[in-house]
Amino acid sequence: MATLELKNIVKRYKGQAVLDDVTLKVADGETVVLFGPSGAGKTVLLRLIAGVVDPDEGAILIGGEDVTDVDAEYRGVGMAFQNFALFPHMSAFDNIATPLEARRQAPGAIKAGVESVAKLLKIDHVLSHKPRALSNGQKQRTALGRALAGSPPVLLLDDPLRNVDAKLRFEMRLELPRLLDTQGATVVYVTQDYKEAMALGDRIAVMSQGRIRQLGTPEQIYLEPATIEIARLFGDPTINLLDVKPAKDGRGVYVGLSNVQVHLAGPFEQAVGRDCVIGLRPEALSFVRADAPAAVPVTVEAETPLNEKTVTLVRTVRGREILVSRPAGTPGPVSGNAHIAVNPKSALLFDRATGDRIGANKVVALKSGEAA
Ligand SMILES: Nc1ncnc2c1ncn2[C@@H]1O[C@H](COP(=O)(O)OP(=O)(O)OP(=O)(O)O)[C@@H](O)[C@H]1O
Repeated sequence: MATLELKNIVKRYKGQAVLDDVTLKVADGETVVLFGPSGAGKTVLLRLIAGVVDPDEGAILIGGEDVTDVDAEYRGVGMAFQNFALFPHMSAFDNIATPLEARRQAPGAIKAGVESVAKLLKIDHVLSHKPRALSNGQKQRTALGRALAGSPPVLLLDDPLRNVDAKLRFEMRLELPRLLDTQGATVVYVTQDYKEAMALGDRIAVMSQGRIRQLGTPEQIYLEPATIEIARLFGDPTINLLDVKPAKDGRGVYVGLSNVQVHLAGPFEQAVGRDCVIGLRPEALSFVRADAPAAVPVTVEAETPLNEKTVTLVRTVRGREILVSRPAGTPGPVSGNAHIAVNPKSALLFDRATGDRIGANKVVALKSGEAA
């Protein structure tokens, strides 16, 4: 087991910074997910930690030791990358066994080690196959198995479920955290799937354009996104975002929805009179009776099931579209006129010009991704 520390990492290609002052501390045994759009710099960061790419500036420490200039094979880092990198002439079994053989383990221990990871990854039936006879998903799981079998102190996983079909992906999302926990490894895991990020990460580092934009637990990122961009990346259906100009009366700060004054609970004083965007998660809205306090009149446009939820598209009096979700099977309006209420504690306000969340706590909105 080992801690991992990245200090002010800069990486440039052709003079262009693809990693721009990235600082991150991963605790011993912790899983940090790097999440963000394509081109954000996630893979380059992983390759830097692995030692296959050198940074232009900054330092990498593993277990407190500076390994910036240490060769990849001496860093104690195991990795599974998107492009599989399996040995083509070797069976899946032999591929997974390579780290165990390198450590000259007894044949019995190698067999037991390979079979236990293979069983978990559901590739135990194809262990005798060469990579060319494996599906992409099986190849990817073989590469993952090889990384896991070596029980390295630091494990780097680059989107290991990308080619895995939806059903297996769902199962693995549930099983992988347990497996990573039992391994005790310090894990950096790259994904573009927010559900995977939330299921697997002790913390999530949200990256874009070479920087860590927010670092926090899945709950912090979901409930207190630092920017509009991050709020949009998490959640299905996505968050409702509406232009508002908050005002204030004796009861506090409010916004107008369908000409109803909806009071918000939050540190929103500085938003008064400013051009803002209100962020309302579909599950923070509910259907209520017309005489409920601050009931917002809407017209129901359409309703659709989504996994375990029912999602309703409604339109405000001024024609703005809003998605409301509720647990599947619970009653709700099907068509016509209805009223919705906003959970005042769940409303998020963003500055429209900068996209930054108003009242954002510095712990979750650190510019360089320094652990708080
Ligand atoms: N060897 C290289 N030479 C030049 N540019 C590179 C090289 N490797 C990566 N880049 C650039 O660095 C940026 C970050 O790429 P990276 O692969 O890390 O993104 P990513 O976040 O992992 O995206 P994805 O999720 O699609 O894999 C991209 O703009 C990419 O074009």
